[in-house]
Amino acid sequence: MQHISVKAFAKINLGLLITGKRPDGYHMLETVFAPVNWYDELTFTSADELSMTCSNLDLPSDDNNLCLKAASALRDYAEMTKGATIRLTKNIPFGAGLGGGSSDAAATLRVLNVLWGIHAPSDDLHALAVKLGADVPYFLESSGLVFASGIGEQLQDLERSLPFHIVTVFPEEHISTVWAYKNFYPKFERKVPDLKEMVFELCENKDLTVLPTFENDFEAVVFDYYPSVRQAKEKLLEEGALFASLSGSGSAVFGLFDRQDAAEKAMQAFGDKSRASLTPPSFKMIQRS
Ligand SMILES: C[C@@](CO)(OP(=O)(O)O)[C@H](O)COP(=O)(O)OP(=O)(O)OC[C@H]1O[C@@H](n2ccc(N)nc2=O)[C@H](O)[C@@H]1O
Ligand SMILES: Nc1ncnc2c1ncn2[C@@H]1O[C@H](COP(=O)(O)OP(=O)(O)O)[C@@H](O)[C@H]1O
Repeated sequence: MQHISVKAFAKINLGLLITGKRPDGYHMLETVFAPVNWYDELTFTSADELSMTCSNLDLPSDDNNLCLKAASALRDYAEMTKGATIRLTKNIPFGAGLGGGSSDAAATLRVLNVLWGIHAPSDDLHALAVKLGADVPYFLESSGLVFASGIGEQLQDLERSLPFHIVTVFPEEHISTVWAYKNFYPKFERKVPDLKEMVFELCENKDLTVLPTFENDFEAVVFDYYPSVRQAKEKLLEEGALFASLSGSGSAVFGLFDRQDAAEKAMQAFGDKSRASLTPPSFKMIQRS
């Protein structure tokens, strides 16, 4: 009985600029994905049927779970009906803007593609990933700092890594991505800064003056409706973060620190460890099946 265990890491968005809306309702955006040291754990075991368990009972363990959606999409693609038992230990908060569900879906595609002996080419897996979620291709194909455009599926590896300690905090608010895209305040006329260039200046020259460029277009509406999220960002700055921002559509916020002791002190200021994570400089998603 084959058995594969992997980690599915979370991401933050360093800058998130929404530049337009497509006829199908999806929004065009420019963003930089960065992996953080917060991960779900998944175990896949060959079986006759396809099923899963999830440690977080607030999440579905049926076809509404992105793991089973990914597994079913792969079975349909390969026109086969092999089974597997998927065990998900959920550590990444959901509705947090951390991409946890998308990361789980990507891990499922990657592992079952091997476990079931399908060996689908990467372009085909990419097409399946995009249908599962705009963020899924990032987790499937990348391990580090990536510029994303389109709806978030067009990826360019920036071949750089952040020289900062990252403190990521979940302020106990579940925010729906759909709600955020429906209610954000559009700034489509804005001159869009070159996030790739800003990342180069930040990582290569440690030019901190570029940090205000990394705006998140969801922040204004999220802070209006969820004051606790604004307060979490302010607290990170009070604790000495060089920069702090909402991640994705929220509610998680992250702060960049140049010193480990300041980052660890900031972690402690947020109390309960299970709702915060510390990522070292130059972090990459290393777990690959
Ligand atoms: C906002 C971002 C930023 O990285 O991440 P999260 O905050 O969810 O982590 C992403 O754009 C979320 O990607 P993902 O969570 O995969 O979204 P999907 O499941 O594909 O889409 C959920 C819904 O969000 C809206 N959506 C999503 C992506 C996009 N570029 N434009 C959109 O308008 C659509 O209404 C869609 O039906
Ligand atoms: N395995 C999963 N992990 C997290 N969320 C899941 C999963 N399967 C389905 N979902 C649903 O997908 C939604 C988005 O999850 P997630 O990708 O974690 O969003 P976000 O990046 O906004 O936190 C959740 O609100 C949840 O209802």
